[in-house]
Amino acid sequence: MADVRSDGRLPLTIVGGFLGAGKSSWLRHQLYTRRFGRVHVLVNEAAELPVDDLLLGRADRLEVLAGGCACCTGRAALIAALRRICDDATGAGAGAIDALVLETSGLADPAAIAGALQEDPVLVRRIVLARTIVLVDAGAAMEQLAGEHLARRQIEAADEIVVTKAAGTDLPQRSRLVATLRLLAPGAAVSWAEFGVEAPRETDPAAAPFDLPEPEAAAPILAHRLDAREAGGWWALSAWLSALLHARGDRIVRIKGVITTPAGRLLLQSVRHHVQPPEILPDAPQGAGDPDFIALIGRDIDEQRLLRSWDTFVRAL
Ligand SMILES: Nc1nc2c(ncn2[C@@H]2O[C@H](COP(=O)(O)OP(=O)(O)OP(=O)(O)O)[C@@H](O)[C@H]2O)c(=O)[nH]1
Repeated sequence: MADVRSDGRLPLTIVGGFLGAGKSSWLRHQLYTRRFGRVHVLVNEAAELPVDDLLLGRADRLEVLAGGCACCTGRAALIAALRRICDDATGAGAGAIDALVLETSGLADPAAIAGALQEDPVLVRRIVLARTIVLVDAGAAMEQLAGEHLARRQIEAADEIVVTKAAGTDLPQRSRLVATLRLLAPGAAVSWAEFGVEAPRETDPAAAPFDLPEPEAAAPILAHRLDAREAGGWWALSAWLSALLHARGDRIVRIKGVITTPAGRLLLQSVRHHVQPPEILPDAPQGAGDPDFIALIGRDIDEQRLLRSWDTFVRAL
């Protein structure tokens, strides 16, 4: 990592990767091990209501930029936040942090963010891009790299690639994935991790990369929000979500939500077709309001139909 003391600029690490690749899970472990020292973490989420900040317990400072991707619609908010952090780092908060980490939304192109920082006349003198670390889901990578321009651009921007979720992949699949990653990002270091912990995997260096045809033109991936205060608990909700994924699983890339249950607040998630086991979250800070919601991220989703289906479900409870 670039040294903040070398020229007075704060080192920034960008943590990127496609929706659900494992960015927050990886970063949570790095914060636990204090890899970045005293750090200010910025979390950018495509959905209006953030979830990732709930998962990142150990940052010295943490703030969320929600509802706009930092590489495009949320760019101005990112620049403003970084300028403010820099002002604080040389003012009242001098000496409080050693580094910045930006966890991008899964829809961000890290190179566009790096470009925006370079073009900003203030930030270019106060922040240095230390590394771009890109997370890749081993099971989903082939489909994503074949079908999504964005997934390729994310890899191309990486100085370091961390492959997650390798359980269930075989040697040929892993080897071809690494060959593809090396083709797209020849200079990047590639490693393997499970929930942030290094987990080296065997690969064959002679393997050929995947075919990378020109991805077909596709509708943009958008975030939709459902109010889940009346969702009737985890079991009813998971039945509705399973039915939705069964009917529209090809269009839904990611679901994240927070539901209050008698057992506590539950984080529910799906990545592609897979509904993950729910996770118990820490209690909401006092005054944070009722947090129950679901963020549904996908393409070609008819929002009116989705809301009608949701209403019907909620009214039938
Ligand atoms: N098996 C396995 N599952 C993982 C790993 N990392 C993340 N997951 C699971 O994958 C899902 C998505 O993980 P996140 O860390 O939220 O992924 P993300 O990239 O931050 O997601 P977005 O911010 O929505 O793009 C969760 O259900 C995690 O439990 C990993 O290393 N191994």
